[in-house]
Amino acid sequence: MSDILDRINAVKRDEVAAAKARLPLAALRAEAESRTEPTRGFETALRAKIAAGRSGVIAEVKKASPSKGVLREDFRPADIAASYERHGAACLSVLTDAPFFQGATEYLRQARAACALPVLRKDFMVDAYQVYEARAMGADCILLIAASLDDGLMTELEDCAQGLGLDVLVEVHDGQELDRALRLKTPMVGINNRNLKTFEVTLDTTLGLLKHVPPDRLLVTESGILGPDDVATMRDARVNAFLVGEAFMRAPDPGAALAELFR
Ligand SMILES: O=P(O)(O)OC[C@@H](O)[C@@H](O)c1c[nH]c2ccccc12
Repeated sequence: MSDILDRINAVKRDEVAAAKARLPLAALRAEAESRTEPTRGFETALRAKIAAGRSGVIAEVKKASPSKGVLREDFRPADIAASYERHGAACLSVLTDAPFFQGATEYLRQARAACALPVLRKDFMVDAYQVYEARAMGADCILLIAASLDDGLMTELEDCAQGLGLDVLVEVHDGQELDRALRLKTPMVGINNRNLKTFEVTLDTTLGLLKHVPPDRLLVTESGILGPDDVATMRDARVNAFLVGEAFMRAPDPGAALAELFR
């Protein structure tokens, strides 16, 4: 139990155990599988922006983070989502993790109901139960963090998600994790510029790994995109998909900040 990811995983396993005691897996699964409306295509939406010559921006709805504390006092997920959509976001990412990011499943529901964009459930997935939760709450995509999952679990969670019609974004931070991520079926690979163990951020993480990502994959650069220079650096390296949170959350109007950053 040394690093932060181990601690987070332990908290998440406790959360899942408590949730299962309230609503057993079989019941949740029935609820998830009874959702008849199709998911909104997450990968498709990202690729459509890129095909139109724009950046594919996954705009994040995040009240706080463990490294920075509260990012935004005036936090209304529906307003934020509507603004993101108006200003050209391809997709949303909504933090549902409460203990570390002050997120909530209700925030995801509110954000998704306020727009037509596909929504990623941003949380720390450690159990298939959470994948069924994601579908039941209306998410269109889940995040799998390679650093906190072994190969067997990562594959199980991916199969579960795809079986429910959810897209999968797999997140890596180094070459070894990337090799493991490339053995999954999902084409969406996120390279997190933030080291989740030290919170250190450098865009060199993406720049160093991108040559190892085959061209048929959809590479998403994640975290630490703060200004126009960062966007230019990524575009010069032919990275066209971005996951951005803090820079938008600190702005008075998050959508206007998106339009400005990706002009
Ligand atoms: O706020 P930033 O630096 O723009 O980063 C957004 C996103 O990449 C970050 O929130 C994130 C990336 N991977 C995660 C995993 C869990 C929680 C959060 C994250």
